[in-house]
Amino acid sequence: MNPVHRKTFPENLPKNETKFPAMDVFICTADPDKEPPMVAVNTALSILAFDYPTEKLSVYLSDDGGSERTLFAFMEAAKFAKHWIPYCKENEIMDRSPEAYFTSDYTCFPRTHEIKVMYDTMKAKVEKGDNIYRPTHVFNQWDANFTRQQHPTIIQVLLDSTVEDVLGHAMPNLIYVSREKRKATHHHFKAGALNVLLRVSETMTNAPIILTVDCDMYSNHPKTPLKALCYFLDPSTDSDNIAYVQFPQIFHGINQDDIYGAEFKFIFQINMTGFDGLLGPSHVGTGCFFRRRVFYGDLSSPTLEQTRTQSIQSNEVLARCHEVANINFEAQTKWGSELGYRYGSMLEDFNTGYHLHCKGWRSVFCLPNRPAFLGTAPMNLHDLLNQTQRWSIGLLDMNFSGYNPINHGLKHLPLFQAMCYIHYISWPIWCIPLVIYSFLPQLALIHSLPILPKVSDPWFLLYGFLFVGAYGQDFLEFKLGGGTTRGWYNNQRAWIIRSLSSYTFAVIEYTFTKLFASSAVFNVTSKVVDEEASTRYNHGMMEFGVESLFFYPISVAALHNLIALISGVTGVLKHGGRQDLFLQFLLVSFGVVNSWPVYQAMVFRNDPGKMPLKITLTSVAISSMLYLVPPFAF
Ligand SMILES: O=c1ccn([C@@H]2O[C@H](COP(=O)(O)OP(=O)(O)O[C@H]3O[C@H](CO)[C@@H](O)[C@H](O)[C@H]3O)[C@@H](O)[C@H]2O)c(=O)[nH]1
Ligand SMILES: [Mn+2]
Repeated sequence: MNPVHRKTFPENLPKNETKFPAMDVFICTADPDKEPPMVAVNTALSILAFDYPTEKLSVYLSDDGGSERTLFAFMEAAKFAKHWIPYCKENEIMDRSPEAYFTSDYTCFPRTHEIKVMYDTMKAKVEKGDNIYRPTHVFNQWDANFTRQQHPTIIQVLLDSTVEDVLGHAMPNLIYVSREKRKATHHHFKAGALNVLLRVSETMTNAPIILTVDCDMYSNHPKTPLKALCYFLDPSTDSDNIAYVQFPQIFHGINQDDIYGAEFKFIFQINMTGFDGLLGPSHVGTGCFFRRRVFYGDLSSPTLEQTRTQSIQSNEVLARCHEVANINFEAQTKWGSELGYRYGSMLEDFNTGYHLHCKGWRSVFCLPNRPAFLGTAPMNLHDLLNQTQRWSIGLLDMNFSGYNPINHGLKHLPLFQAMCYIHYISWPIWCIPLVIYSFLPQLALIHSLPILPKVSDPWFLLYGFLFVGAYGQDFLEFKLGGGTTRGWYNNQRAWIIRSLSSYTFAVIEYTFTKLFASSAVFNVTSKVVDEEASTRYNHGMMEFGVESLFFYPISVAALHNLIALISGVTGVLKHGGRQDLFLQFLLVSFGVVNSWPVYQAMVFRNDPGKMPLKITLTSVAISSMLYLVPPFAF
């Protein structure tokens, strides 16, 4: 009801840059295969080259993959940064991720060619991942007992203020951290990684402002930190209780009209402006500037001053860092419950933002015209469904926690803000009505049984109003948010697809994990681009290809709707039109139109992305069985 659109004026910030607060940046990576080290390197470089006083900037990389390839890549990146940072600043480059820059229409400056050769050489060296380049004194930490799930802490300072770039300016800090892992101890996924970084950075640089980004979310605008400062330093508003400034997740490489609705325009952009008229936007994990002190207790906790007397390379500092990155450090502490990122939900970002709002903090949404950060979205259907299944499990975790937005939220939040959170945690539960609407009216139509009101019935008006109202509002908001009509159509279809598959499986998996006390896994989304699949994606084709469990309910529902439509039409031809079946016809036709890419993938396609034969045959069998369900089963 009160969407807020903000604008910043960084030119009004104090001219004296030495007055700016220090900034610690946290980059998370977790798997060198799904998140190629060069992706993280580009993100780090784009951030190291921020238009921000370098002596105040520190970049921490958390490597949950515990990968020597990633460390090696970052050692190379540290060397390249000495050329890249001054090059960007001197020439006022906007794309400070070298990969993004060199694949764009870049202008040539005196050193451009030289820098490009340097970048390409580094990239080739990193991607080759050859052992010969590795200095043994660092890499002997990867001994025979080292595995991703079980290894000691590794902390490596790759750049500090004693290092100079090629023009003689001080470099920002760059620190590699791979926290200790033990198989028997829960490491709390990304939340655990961020909490380790909070403590390591507190020991080393203790900057009052923290930026968190995922490894694929590179900076697309060098002045973004200044925009965030506009809110934190604004003397004209009550800026002291701003916990975080959230920038939207925006993606590069999404195909025309976004066939999977992977942009999540409502979550990341449209709804955020609505949230901003209340207490502020939810937290979406990346592209977010925090005040450090929000992680250390309540609103009244004192501002942590940055005290940096010792070199971050000193033995004392490093020893303390190892101590706080130790797996047992958090035992019997409030980390994860009252301190740092909150544990207990796979959706640590949303959950943590929610807790901060409940504590009385506010947040701000910043949507500049040129996206501040750009990342990768899942580019095939299986990955997308996997991702949204994980999110849904995270929401269910919140639903069934003692901090549920209904009982806890309504007490601690303004009514509308609580309602927004309730709206989100209900996401996975949408699978129940959606499954019913995809199967039941169809089943009834097969037997010419009316179960929805007929056109002359006053209830018909209610159904019509709800359908047109909900879809109409959705459409209007999507268009006003800058979306296309096709994009909106794909978005609503993606919602149905998710409801039938990832939400449904999330509810099932969540129930199982609770019944059998097992724990869910965090399936990291792949950031690798498969050339062939990406050509199909760019042509707007839906990618099936793999025998994913997710595809069964989708293809069964598609066939079931088609069979219902055909048998309904046959019935009309035989016995004449029936007014009381009109709504069912409408619904089923809508289902069939939405299922078009599924039929295509089953019948008309012959590329590797087509529906696997096993799934097609099984779905034909299941939908034929549904067709044969006798009417008295109702
Ligand atoms: O044990 C883990 C698992 C993941 N990650 C990192 O978490 C980030 C997000 O993982 P990704 O696979 O990209 O998940 P997405 O679903 O794309 O991410 C969204 O959803 C996540 C919550 O599920 C949030 O953490 C993210 O910020 C948000 O972008 C990545 O940088 C990973 O490296 C870790 O550091 N440790
Ligand atoms: Mn991601």
